[in-house]
Amino acid sequence: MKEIKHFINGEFISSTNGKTFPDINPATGEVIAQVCEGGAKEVDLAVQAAKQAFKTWGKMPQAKRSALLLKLAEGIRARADDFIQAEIADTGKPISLASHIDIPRGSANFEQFAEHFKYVATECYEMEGALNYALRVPVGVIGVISPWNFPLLLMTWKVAPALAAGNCVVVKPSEETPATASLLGEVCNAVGIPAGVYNVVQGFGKDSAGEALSEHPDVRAITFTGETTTGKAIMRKAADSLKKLSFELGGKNPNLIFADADLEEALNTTMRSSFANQGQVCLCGSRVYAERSIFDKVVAGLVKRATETVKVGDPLNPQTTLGSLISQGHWERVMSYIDSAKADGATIHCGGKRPADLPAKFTKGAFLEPTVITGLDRHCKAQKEEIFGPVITVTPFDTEAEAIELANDTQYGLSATVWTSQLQRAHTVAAAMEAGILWVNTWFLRDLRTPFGGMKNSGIGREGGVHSLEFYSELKNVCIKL
Ligand SMILES: NC(=O)C1=CN([C@@H]2O[C@H](COP(=O)(O)OP(=O)(O)OC[C@H]3O[C@@H](n4cnc5c(N)ncnc54)[C@H](O)[C@@H]3O)[C@@H](O)[C@H]2O)C=CC1
Ligand SMILES: O=C(O)/C=C/C=C(\O)C(=O)O
Repeated sequence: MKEIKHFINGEFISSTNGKTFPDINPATGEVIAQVCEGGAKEVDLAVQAAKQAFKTWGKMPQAKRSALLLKLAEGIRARADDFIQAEIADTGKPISLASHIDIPRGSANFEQFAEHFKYVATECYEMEGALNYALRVPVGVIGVISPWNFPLLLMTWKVAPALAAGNCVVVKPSEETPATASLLGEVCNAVGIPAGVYNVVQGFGKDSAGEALSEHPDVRAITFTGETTTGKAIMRKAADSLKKLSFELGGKNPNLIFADADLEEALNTTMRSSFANQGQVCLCGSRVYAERSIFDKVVAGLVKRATETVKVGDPLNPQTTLGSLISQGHWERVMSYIDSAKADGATIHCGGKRPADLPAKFTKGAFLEPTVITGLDRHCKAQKEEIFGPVITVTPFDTEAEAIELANDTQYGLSATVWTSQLQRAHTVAAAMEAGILWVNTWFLRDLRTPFGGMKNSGIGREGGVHSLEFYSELKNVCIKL
């Protein structure tokens, strides 16, 4: 059986205690690899390797560092098929998504930050008798704790700017999706990234590698994407060594559809914003609000598309649009929200169950039909908590003010989508949303230079473009008396 090891100081190594855990393909239930389970010891080895590598990587001229990272982007592209297959086997996501979003974004992240950081200036102030200028320096060793929903995409979204800014990293990928972080180690070696610049420790979170990384005194910053409660746990562990923190956490994002919107366009995109990646996207618009005059049309349009156009099944079939959820355990968690909605008197218009007609190979897979729910008030569990599955609630509203009020009635503040053809309304409603990322008449349209992150319980800080540079570097002001 294949073994997935840690990648430390340019070498693939096992855990000193020999412990491993199984890597399961959630679409078939098969064990596809054994993963080395790291802890404090492996984290310390990786941090020491990163500290050593930082002495030269951190001082390398930006142009040289960027050139190496562009090679890394090319290296991902050259092995795109290996990355795609590994991501699908770990997550159960459809090949259409892995090959168009996940893996291309892995290389795009390196290209973006390698290029962008070459052109960012620092400030300079002349005063009477003195000159001030700022120098930008890397932070040091960065801990990257990443989730399972877009394993390579979200990990490289952090690793790329961290390395481009001159830091060295220790990555703790999700225990559900260890493969592509490990593959990236192979590519680093192949393209000549110096040993110790990129390190990976496999393992779990609490009482394991994730916690050890969060509290390691030589790790200067932690960047994390995942659940809000995990963010709080990391923050507590990071407090003693006063680490910089960047958190992108959960969401319960509103999707407002006004009667003046282009309904066809709104419905087609709402299918993506509801069910892309099996609804396991922190940006999914899981709370749909439709103006009352079009409410029935919106529900009928979504149900029609969910039952007639979504193809649930084999992740490797290019026609498949909905693959497996990340695990059987997560399937049960998502189902518990559907059960709670039923108990709260909801109408389940479609979905809410495992598809009946899956090929034998997938009968143990964590598949769930796209699910459309109505009839819940704002206080119900399924309307308040992040479900992170192919499940949406649809609720009517009467006025713009009510739509804004409902949209903002949440502990989260990650993203929001507004569908309207009125320019003024688009601006007014976007400005009123308590969210870090706003889309008007679109969804998940990404420009990697823009600020990305959430308000309220959806995160701390922003990454993307120059905002990533702010997090992954320190500024030193030099004042020279003339
Ligand atoms: N982008 C997002 O907003 C995401 C949100 N989620 C939410 O989180 C739920 C659970 O998914 P998980 O992957 O289990 O998320 P999680 O937040 O538990 O795990 C994310 C990462 O944090 C690590 N981790 C967990 N506990 C830790 C601790 N105490 N200290 C340090 N590291 C720790 C995990 O090993 C993993 O690498 C999902 O159902 C969803 O609601 C999950 C993935 C992404
Ligand atoms: O486009 C990105 O950078 C991120 C996309 C998705 C997430 O952040 C997420 O689902 O966590």
